[in-house]
Amino acid sequence: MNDALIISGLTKTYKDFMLNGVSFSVPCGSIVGLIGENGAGKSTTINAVLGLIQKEAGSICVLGKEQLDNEIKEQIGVVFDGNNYPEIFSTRKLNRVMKDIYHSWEEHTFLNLLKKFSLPADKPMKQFSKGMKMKLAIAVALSHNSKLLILDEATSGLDPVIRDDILDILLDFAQDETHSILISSHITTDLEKIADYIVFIHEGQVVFSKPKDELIEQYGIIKCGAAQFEALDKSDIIVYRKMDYEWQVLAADRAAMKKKYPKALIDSASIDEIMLLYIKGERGK
Ligand SMILES: Nc1ncnc2c1ncn2[C@@H]1O[C@H](COP(=O)(O)OP(=O)(O)OP(=O)(O)O)[C@@H](O)[C@H]1O
Repeated sequence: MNDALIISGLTKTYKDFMLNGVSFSVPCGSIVGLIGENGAGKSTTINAVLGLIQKEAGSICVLGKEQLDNEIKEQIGVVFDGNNYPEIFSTRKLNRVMKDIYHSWEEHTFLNLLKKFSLPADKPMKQFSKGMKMKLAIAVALSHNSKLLILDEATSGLDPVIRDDILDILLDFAQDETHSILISSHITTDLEKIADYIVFIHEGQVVFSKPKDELIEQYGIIKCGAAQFEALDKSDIIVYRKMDYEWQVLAADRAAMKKKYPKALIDSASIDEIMLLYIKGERGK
């Protein structure tokens, strides 16, 4: 199996929104970051993968199977923004409950993770901070023989220190070639740190699905005035945006652009900048 998740032509229609033929995959051993503005369709995609909503068309193959049977479900670790375990439960009680829910529950792993994350055994969860709750949800997701972790906006609202701890945990998990992660996030700097691939969804469609290194190391933004913009070979432009006195132009090959336009100011592009240019800019020829 080369891919932990293959989504092909996924389509779902709501009254005011259509997820339109979404296709991308999560290669085994990789971390794929799903980005896009609010309402782009990230959660709808994830919910379809998890079988929480009915798709209208397309196929979803999770860990080699199109049918989400119990064996496959056990191998998916899910972390949402607000994972809701009963607030009166302690982690000790949660451990007992999870033992009944998951055949593959690994008590030893869970207890070790609680220790690693400094989570108390006896406190009710209502006394946990948001960061503690998130770490607990990740501990649960990592304690039932998960092969694919799916995180939907799981790190939003967490401070940089806890987020960094969580990114380390995710990187550690993905070291194993049989483990893979799909993570949606608005914190693109986190994805710049850990993702191998970036999938960008805009208005229900995949704009691109690319290796992160290609975006960060090869893409470039040319910042120029009107005359310089006019002189650019339009086939070099992916998207461009006219600001007050400046044109911002996204190009796929920064090094080639530097050779072709030696006088131009060409910077590397962050994922945020690339996303903004695609959303607010106009397409090149
Ligand atoms: N059950 C539903 N009924 C009707 N419309 C829905 C439903 N669920 C989602 N939508 C709509 O589908 C669109 C995509 O929502 P979705 O939650 O997938 O976006 P998202 O990319 O995850 O956004 P965010 O970053 O804000 O979480 C939105 O316009 C939303 O209002």
